[in-house]
Amino acid sequence: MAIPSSARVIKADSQSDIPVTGRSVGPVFRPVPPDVPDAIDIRGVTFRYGEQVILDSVDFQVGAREIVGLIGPNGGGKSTLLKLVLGLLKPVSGCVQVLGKSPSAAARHIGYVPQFANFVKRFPIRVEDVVLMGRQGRSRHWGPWPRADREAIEAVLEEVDISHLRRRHIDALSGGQLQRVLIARALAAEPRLLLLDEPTASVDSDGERSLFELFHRLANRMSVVVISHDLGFISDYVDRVACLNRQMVIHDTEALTADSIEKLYGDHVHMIHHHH
Ligand SMILES: Nc1ncnc2c1ncn2[C@@H]1O[C@H](COP(=O)(O)OP(=O)(O)OP(=O)(O)O)[C@@H](O)[C@H]1O
Repeated sequence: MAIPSSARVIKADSQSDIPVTGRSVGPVFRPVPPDVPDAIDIRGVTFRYGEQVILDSVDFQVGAREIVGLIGPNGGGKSTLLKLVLGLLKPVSGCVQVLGKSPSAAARHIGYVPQFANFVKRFPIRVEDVVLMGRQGRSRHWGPWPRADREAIEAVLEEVDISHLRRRHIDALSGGQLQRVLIARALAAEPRLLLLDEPTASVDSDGERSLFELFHRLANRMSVVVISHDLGFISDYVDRVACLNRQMVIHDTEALTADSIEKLYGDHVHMIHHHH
């Protein structure tokens, strides 16, 4: 079923009677001009690897300056969905639009933080040089980075709270610190859409809370999609939770509380096993 792009909150029928008991973080003020297109508009998308159907008629919209949590079991298709948004994969059928354009046309406005495990940490490079790599698509130059780019990353290093690590080699960082460096690299590109693939996988719970607070703040100026296995945190900081297990079900997070999450998904909020 196609979902109109104006529908920001779509409740799964089985979840629509979950009681609303409030969120720990209030809604942020995010005025969006009426003519701004959805950051992501996916309609009727089916994707296969060979014969294996990974996404089956998926509809998914993310509005301008909306923050959406993407959850689901291992192998449910979350990373695949992000790769379709990035234009790295093409659907077998259906349509993917990003910021009102094709994914490839919108690519320079997308910030992507890949799964931490895929990052080669032993590369001999300093934090600030990794973050400067995020400027690559915005700036053409030979030799040393222009002053404008160096200045642009100052604010980002500060925002992500890693200014003090700028000269450190990345192989001397903790997992949580490196995660922040990768987020800073994505932000250095000044994206309008930020995609984060399990950005809190390698951080402790204090670090996780502070990262989700950052994502929540970032949604004041960009759209954010964050993959996580931790429903407990997600529900405090996002507008909606999208659950992907080959098909998509969307929850209104105002209706999700720790209790309702437990009722829906069991005690193991880190391990989500459910079938639509
Ligand atoms: N390049 C590939 N070729 C073939 N199959 C693939 C490829 N990449 C992923 N898959 C399969 O597609 C399915 C979905 O993978 P995907 O990485 O999108 O899941 P996910 O929801 O992100 O999982 P996780 O939570 O474990 O990261 C899995 O069964 C995976 O094995």
